[in-house]
Amino acid sequence: MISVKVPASSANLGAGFDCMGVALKLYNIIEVEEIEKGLIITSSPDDPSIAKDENNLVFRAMKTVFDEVGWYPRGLRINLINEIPLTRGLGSSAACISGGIYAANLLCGGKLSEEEMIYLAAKMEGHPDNSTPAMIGGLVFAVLEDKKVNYIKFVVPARLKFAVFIPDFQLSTEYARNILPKYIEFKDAVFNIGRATLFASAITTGNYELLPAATQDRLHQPYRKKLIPDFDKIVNLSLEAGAKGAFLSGAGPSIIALVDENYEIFEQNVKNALASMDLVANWDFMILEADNSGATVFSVQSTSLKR
Ligand SMILES: Nc1ncnc2c1ncn2[C@@H]1O[C@H](COP(=O)(O)OP(=O)(O)OP(=O)(O)O)[C@@H](O)[C@H]1O
Ligand SMILES: N[C@@H](CCO)C(=O)O
Repeated sequence: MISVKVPASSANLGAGFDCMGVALKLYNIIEVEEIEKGLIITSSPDDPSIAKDENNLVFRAMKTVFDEVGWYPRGLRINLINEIPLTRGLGSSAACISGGIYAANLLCGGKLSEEEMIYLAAKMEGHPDNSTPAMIGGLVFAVLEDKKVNYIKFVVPARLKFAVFIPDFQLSTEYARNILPKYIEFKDAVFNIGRATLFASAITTGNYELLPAATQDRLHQPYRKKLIPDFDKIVNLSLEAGAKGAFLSGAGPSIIALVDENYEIFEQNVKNALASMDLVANWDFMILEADNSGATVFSVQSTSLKR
C-alpha cells in the first residue's frame, strides 16, 4: 500500500488569475494498492459527491498516468482520507488530481518526470495555479503552455501565514468560471498585470507592506463576490485586524488573508469580531502556514499481491 499526502492550495492570490497559487498545510491522504482485480474505492469522511467507481476523480487522474506510460494494474484499491473541504476554493479537486497522478507514478515505477506530472495535472484541471502547488508545494507562478507548464516555485518563509475563512456553503469552480465576462476593458487588464507583478516582487523580496496594494483585482472578484454575501465584511475585517491583503481563495467561497509575524494579535481580533458580526453564512476560521513540499510519500507497505 502506498500512502501519499497532498496539500490544499489557494489560487489566484488576488490579481494572479489562473497563474499564481500557494500550497497550504491542510492535507488529503491518498492510499493506493494493486489488487488481483476490480476497483475498490473508499473515502472518509464519506461524501455523496465522491464517486466510488471509474468516475472518481483520483482514479481518473491515476488513469491518465497509466494511459501515458502504457502500464495498468490488475486491479486497484483506493482509500481517500479527506481533510480538505470540497468545493470551498481550497483545491480539493487539484489535490485529487495531483495526488492521484503522483501516487500512480509511484505505482508504475516512477516512469514520469516531475515536469510531466505537473503538465498532466494542469492539463486535467485546466489551469496550473492549484495543481502545480499541490504537486510541488510552495508559492508558484505558473503558465500552462501547449505541452508543458512554465513555472517558478518560491519557498514561503514560516513568518508569512495564511488566515483562511471557510463558509458553510459550496461554490463550484466550474460555475464561478462560467459567470466571468468573455471580454474586459483594457484598463482592467493593465490594472491586474501591474498588481500581479507587484505581488510577485513583493512576496519574493519580503516587502509585505506592498501586499495590500498588490492583491487588488478587477478580473474575477468583482463578479464572484456577488455570490458571497459576506465577502466585503470578511475582507474589511481582515484588513482592519492587520492583514497584508485579503482576497478570494481560488474561485471561492473561502477567503484568504495574508498575515505576518503579528498573527496572534490578528487571530484574537478576528475571533472577537467574528463572534459579534452580523453575517449571512457561518464561517470557520484557521491560520495555516504554506506547505513547501507538495505531494509526498506518507508511507509504503509491501503489497500482498505477488506478480
Ligand atoms: N476529495 C475528493 N475525492 C474525490 N473526488 C473529489 C474530491 N474533491 C473533489 N472531488 C471531485 O471533484 C469535483 C469538483 O470538486 P470541487 O467542487 O471540490 O472542486 P472545485 O469546484 O474545483 O473546488 P476546490 O477548489 O475546492 O477544489 C467534485 O464534484 C468531486 O467529484
Ligand atoms: N484560477 C482558478 C482557480 C480555481 O481554484 C479560478 O479562479 O477559476
